[in-house]
Amino acid sequence: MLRHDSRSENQLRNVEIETNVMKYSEGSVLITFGDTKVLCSATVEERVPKFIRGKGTGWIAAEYQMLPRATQTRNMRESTKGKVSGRTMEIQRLIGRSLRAVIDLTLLGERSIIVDCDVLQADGGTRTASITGAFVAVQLAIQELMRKNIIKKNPVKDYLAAISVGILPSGECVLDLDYKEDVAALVDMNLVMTGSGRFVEIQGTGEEATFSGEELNTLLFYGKSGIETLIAKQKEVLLVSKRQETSQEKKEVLIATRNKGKAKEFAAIFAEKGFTVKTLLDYPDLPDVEETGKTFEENARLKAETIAQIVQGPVLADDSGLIVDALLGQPGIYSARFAGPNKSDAANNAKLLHELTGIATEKRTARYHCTLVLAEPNKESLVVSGELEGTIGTIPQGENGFGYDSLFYIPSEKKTAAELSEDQKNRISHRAKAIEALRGQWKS
Ligand SMILES: O=c1nc[nH]c2c1ncn2[C@H]1C[C@H](O)[C@@H](COP(=O)(O)OP(=O)(O)OP(=O)(O)O)O1
Ligand SMILES: [Mg+2]
Repeated sequence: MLRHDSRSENQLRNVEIETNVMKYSEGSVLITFGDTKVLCSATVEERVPKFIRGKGTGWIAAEYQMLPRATQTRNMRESTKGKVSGRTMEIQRLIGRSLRAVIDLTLLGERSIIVDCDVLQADGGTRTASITGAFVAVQLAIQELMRKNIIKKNPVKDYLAAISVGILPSGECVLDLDYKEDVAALVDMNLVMTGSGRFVEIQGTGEEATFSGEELNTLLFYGKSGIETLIAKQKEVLLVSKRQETSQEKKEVLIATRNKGKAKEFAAIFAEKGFTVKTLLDYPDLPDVEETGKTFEENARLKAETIAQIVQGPVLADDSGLIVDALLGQPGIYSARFAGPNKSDAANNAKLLHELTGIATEKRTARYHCTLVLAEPNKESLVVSGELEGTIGTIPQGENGFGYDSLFYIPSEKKTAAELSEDQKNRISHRAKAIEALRGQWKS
């Protein structure tokens, strides 16, 4: 076994970031890396240190401290000793410097954010955990300032996280050393990096040992991948905490779609019911969910349940498509990817016309299908669907709508879906019918 806790060489410890854990701080975070636990609290003060006063720019500083029993034996508090150690001083300056690298101090205005990083339990990597947690605490404090309209523009230029890497006595390069590994390590390195993959600081030392350029590259590579994971985690928790605040204030539904046409229809239909609609287009940090299901329901479930689990709130997803009888139900769940993975309405329509070449009008019957899944964490999902009957035309007609609308002729309206006004389509569409079915079941 390579590592005493059976991690692989490039595996982080279990990382948790709990937000808003303190009542009075503008932003607070409890960050955990295995047995290392750091409490980070960000305070906003309407003043700046003397040396920048009157310049209109802000300041960010950090303090770092270990609780007496953060370690195996009790360490006297530095306040009792009456002296801040060199190590503490160095670490708190590193934290402050790192945060200032990604925050535009002029946009902060003449105010300070002070981050207190208190190590509750130390099992290696406390300074890097402090930086990773402090960044989230500062972001939360800034979100608060923006919500209160105290600052207009977000001063956060990039994400920021830190991690340790090192070389074990076995010669193996590893990511995220715990204390046991750290004391034995031949080489010990702390990396601070941004979301765009740039370095803020590299602290690397051979402990009575040396390391090669090749080993350095491996360490940087492991560190970079660890930091990417940490930043994805930061994005996730920040998004959840932001959504919890906004959804408390407003009636808002999150729809797990990136399709602009759908988004517009949902917004119009839900507006009548007093809801605002947000989609994945509003949250670019949320992942793309692969549609690996074999039915509309499976795909809609995948989209809704994956995103609901991440945002820890209710999420609606739509999986829809065109079912053409002469094509034995195709394109069906593959409607968006009918002409290939690069999703283009024009290419899909061209392919549909091509496949139907020579098929007589009365044999060109089709229907739009929509399955909606409403998912909430730890609840059974609601599943509803709706359909709209039509036939496939031979030339595109109409400018409205999206997808296959200009080829989808609706006999009852004597128009294609693209010739209907937005309102008309939203009254009769498969999507509208599904939403109507949902309404009866959805208590909110
Ligand atoms: O009212 C409609 N009018 C025209 N075309 C429509 C409609 N409703 C679905 N369709 C077509 C478009 C797309 O080719 C496929 C949906 O595929 P589907 O995977 O559900 O959506 P998508 O990938 O575009 O967005 P997302 O998965 O992010 O919701 O069916
Ligand atoms: Mg899709």
